[in-house]
Amino acid sequence: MRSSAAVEVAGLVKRYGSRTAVDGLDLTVARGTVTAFLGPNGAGKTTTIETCEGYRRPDSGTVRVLGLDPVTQGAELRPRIGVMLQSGGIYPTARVEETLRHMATLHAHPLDVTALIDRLGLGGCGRTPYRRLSGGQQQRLALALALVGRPELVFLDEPTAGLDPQARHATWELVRDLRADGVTVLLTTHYMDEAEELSDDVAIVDGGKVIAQGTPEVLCKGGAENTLRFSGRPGLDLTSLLKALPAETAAVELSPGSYRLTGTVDPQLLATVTSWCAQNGVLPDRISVERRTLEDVFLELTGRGLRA
Ligand SMILES: Nc1ncnc2c1ncn2[C@@H]1O[C@H](COP(=O)(O)OP(=O)(O)OP(=O)(O)O)[C@@H](O)[C@H]1O
Repeated sequence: MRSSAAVEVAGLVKRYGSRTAVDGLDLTVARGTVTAFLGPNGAGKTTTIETCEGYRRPDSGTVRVLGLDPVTQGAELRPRIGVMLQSGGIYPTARVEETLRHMATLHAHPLDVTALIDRLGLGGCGRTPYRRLSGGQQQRLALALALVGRPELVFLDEPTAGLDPQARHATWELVRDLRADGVTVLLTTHYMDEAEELSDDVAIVDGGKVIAQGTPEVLCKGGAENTLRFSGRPGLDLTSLLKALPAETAAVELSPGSYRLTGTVDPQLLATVTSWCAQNGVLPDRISVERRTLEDVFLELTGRGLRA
């Protein structure tokens, strides 16, 4: 039976000597979706991805990629996946176009190499050796190598790290096109806006475990309070305002004339606040509604301390 998931990881454990890098991790990636794998430095993302790619053998747990075991069925799996590593894997003296053409020969139905080079903005450096490329160009070549074989599933490890804004947006476009073509994408990133922008699903990993998974919308909403801020004259009677609002709403004057309400901020609450202001002769010079971002959620779940 064809598994509906592109990646299924259950109870994965991976140790390096006495250090447990992945500690009972569960992850499911649905076919045809873009999933962002987020976590602080050292959380175990790369180790998990490399295990899915067949580069590392699990100490325990199961990993299935496109229904296959990456260790024992690697030969069958490899032509069907694309892999973009964080670094390495490319000969320093090999030229851009020859590297890509060589990779293309390893696949049955590769993409058109010239078109791919143009698409990734590498047209001007087809004959440049890898080691002479800028960091951003090296990243784009690594991405091209992951895609040239028309994979069903691609693993992108920090695909836009160090890219300039133009190259970053071009990469985002490419990821969207992959999804439109039904390709499954599992990417790691430290850019929360990238995860929010691109992904159908987000998995947050910390200490070698997935500690939250869901769509960006659901993760940002989950039990969350929203915030409404407004500025008006100092010393407003917040007790009177709160009487007009749902019971769970909280209000505080952060500094003279600067107010913050937290609770379920919906259109009704906004209307009630503005109508209370009208009744009390208050003209707010600023009123804004803030929702939690993925970065807020990420920091709430993983803390603000630096990782070793
Ligand atoms: N080859 C290795 N030998 C020993 N320890 C390793 C090795 N690779 C990773 N580790 C350790 O395993 C843990 C998980 O590392 P991993 O690279 O999987 O994390 P990551 O989430 O990808 O981090 P980053 O965001 O910094 O890339 C870290 O503590 C790291 O130091």
